[in-house]
Amino acid sequence: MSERPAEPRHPASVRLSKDPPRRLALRPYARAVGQVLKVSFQASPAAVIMKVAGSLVSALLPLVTTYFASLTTTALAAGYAGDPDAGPQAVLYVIITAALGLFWGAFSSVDRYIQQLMSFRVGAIVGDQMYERFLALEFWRYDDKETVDLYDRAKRFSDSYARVLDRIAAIFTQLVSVVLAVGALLLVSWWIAAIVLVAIVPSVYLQFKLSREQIAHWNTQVDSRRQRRMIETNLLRPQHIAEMRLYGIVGFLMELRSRLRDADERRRLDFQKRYIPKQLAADALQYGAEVVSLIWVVGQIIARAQPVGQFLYVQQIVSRALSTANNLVSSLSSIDEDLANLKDYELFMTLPVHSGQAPALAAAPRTVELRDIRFSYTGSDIEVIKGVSLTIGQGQHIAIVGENGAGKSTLIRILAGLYSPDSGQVLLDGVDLATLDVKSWHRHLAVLSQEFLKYEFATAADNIYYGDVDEARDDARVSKAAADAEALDFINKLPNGLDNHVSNWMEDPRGRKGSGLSGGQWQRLAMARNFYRRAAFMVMDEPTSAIDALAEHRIFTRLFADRRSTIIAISHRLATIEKADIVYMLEDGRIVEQGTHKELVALRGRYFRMFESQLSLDGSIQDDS
Ligand SMILES: Nc1ncnc2c1ncn2[C@@H]1O[C@H](COP(=O)(O)OP(=O)(O)OP(=O)(O)O)[C@@H](O)[C@H]1O
Repeated sequence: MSERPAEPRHPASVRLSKDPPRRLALRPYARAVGQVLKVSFQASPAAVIMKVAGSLVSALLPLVTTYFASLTTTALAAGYAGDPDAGPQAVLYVIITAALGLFWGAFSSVDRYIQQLMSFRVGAIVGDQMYERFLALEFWRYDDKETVDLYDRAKRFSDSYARVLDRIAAIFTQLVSVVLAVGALLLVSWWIAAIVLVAIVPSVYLQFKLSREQIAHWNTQVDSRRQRRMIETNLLRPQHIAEMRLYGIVGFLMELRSRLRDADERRRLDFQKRYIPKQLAADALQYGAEVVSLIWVVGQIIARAQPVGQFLYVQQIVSRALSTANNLVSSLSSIDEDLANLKDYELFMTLPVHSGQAPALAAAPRTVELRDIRFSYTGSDIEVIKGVSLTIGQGQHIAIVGENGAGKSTLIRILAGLYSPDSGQVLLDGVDLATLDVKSWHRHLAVLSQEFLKYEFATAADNIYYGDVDEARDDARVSKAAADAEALDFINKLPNGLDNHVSNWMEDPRGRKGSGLSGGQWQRLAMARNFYRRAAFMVMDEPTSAIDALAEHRIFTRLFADRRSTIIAISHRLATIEKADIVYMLEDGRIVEQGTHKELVALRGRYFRMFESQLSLDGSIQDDS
């Protein structure tokens, strides 16, 4: 399995249009509904069948109940007028109506349970698929704004997948209800059915337009909403409060957040306001249709052309037809958006991941060569790496130095196969990494990056063990790695030692609270994890930036004395750099100097100038310990 894209970084087949069409035509709409039903059926066939049956029952039952209620009214009127048979008939209809109610109550309980079951199963399946796809994407996509926007929309769909099914069921129920109601009115009078239909149309049209605008609005506000979310995340993280207070920026951020929120809301409310008069006109038309129908049926009853119960029947069915049609439109509108997101979900799920075809590395390579590497980040014209070549032999210890932004971390990511170079090659024993399964390369790599992970949910021991989870945890190895990273001392001082949780938000099953760690302690723990991995190639990107100089000195003296591992260290500290066999000085994406520390100092070039302040007059490192 390879993470590397075999094709260009923006393959046309998956290129994401900047402004994808958000409207679904009828055929894709039907296909989308079919897709939701298919996934749901796979998750639980019985539940889908029950859902369809439930929808039919939900549509039919109110009409049947209304029918019996109108019969009851007619029978009551007849009984009131002196018909002796009418009384028992009315009682029978009341009993039937009550039985229908009982059946409906029982059915609703079962339906609710099925809904929950379905939500759980479908939600779990779709959510898991989404995670797997997101985590397996080609690495450059995590820098790509279009991919991240697409992910946001797809995620909204996957989060609501179960709800979409409910909505489809509701739409089905409402559709059947409207058809049945209009059919029931046809039995009374064709023109009553006709005016009800005519009254429904404008309202349906308006609701659709409104929902289209809502979707369009949502999509134009993605950036401002993301900005707001980021601000809110900053504001609500307890770890960030101290810095925010000290900088006095809380009020400023709150204000920025309010401005973004208010602008967003104002635009939404504005177009909703524009719809109010039109909506009122559509509502008036509906009420007009209802009144005309009722006046007509009153006339018919007075003229004795229709039974008394017909009033209840017409009144109930007309108002039901109108309200269900309105509900149907709002359900269609909301699902319209969900199904538009389904398109994004499907597009997201087709983004390429590992090829799975490439051959694996048989063993750790003896040499790694970067040959004339050029690279620019996705969406940027600036070349960050400009023709870098270097070779690293087994057991060699190299250092990469350079100013901030010189391209050091980028180079490491290319070496690790996370990014593909635009041109040039990463050769492992002469074989191009692009043709290999990159996962098999990762097995021989231990990369400690600047943005290392803090597994705050886990214990100290597990934080170290997560360096190599292919085998069961080896506690002796954990302790050794912790000792090599100079982490064992502080871990032993924690109340529960290696089994202590390393966040004060966590508690173990016996109720013992975890302990928060300092920045340097976290970094030592991350380094221990890196050591635990026991990889042939160790890459350390500023591994000791938060570690005190003495500890750093001891760690690196030990590390560099061991020739079993190849070490690539990025550092700004001379104490680390001077131990390397060879130092590469990177400037603006190019290697500008290379050699041992001594050679580079003697050169009195860029390297010397960069570290001048850390060097004593004779070129040795000033003792800052
Ligand atoms: N994800 C990214 N997308 C676009 N540009 C990036 C990205 N990451 C880094 N860059 C740019 O690439 C250049 C090199 O960055 P890189 O992180 O490799 O530098 P560095 O030498 O490791 O710096 P530092 O010493 O600060 O860690 C910088 O100009 C940076 O702005």
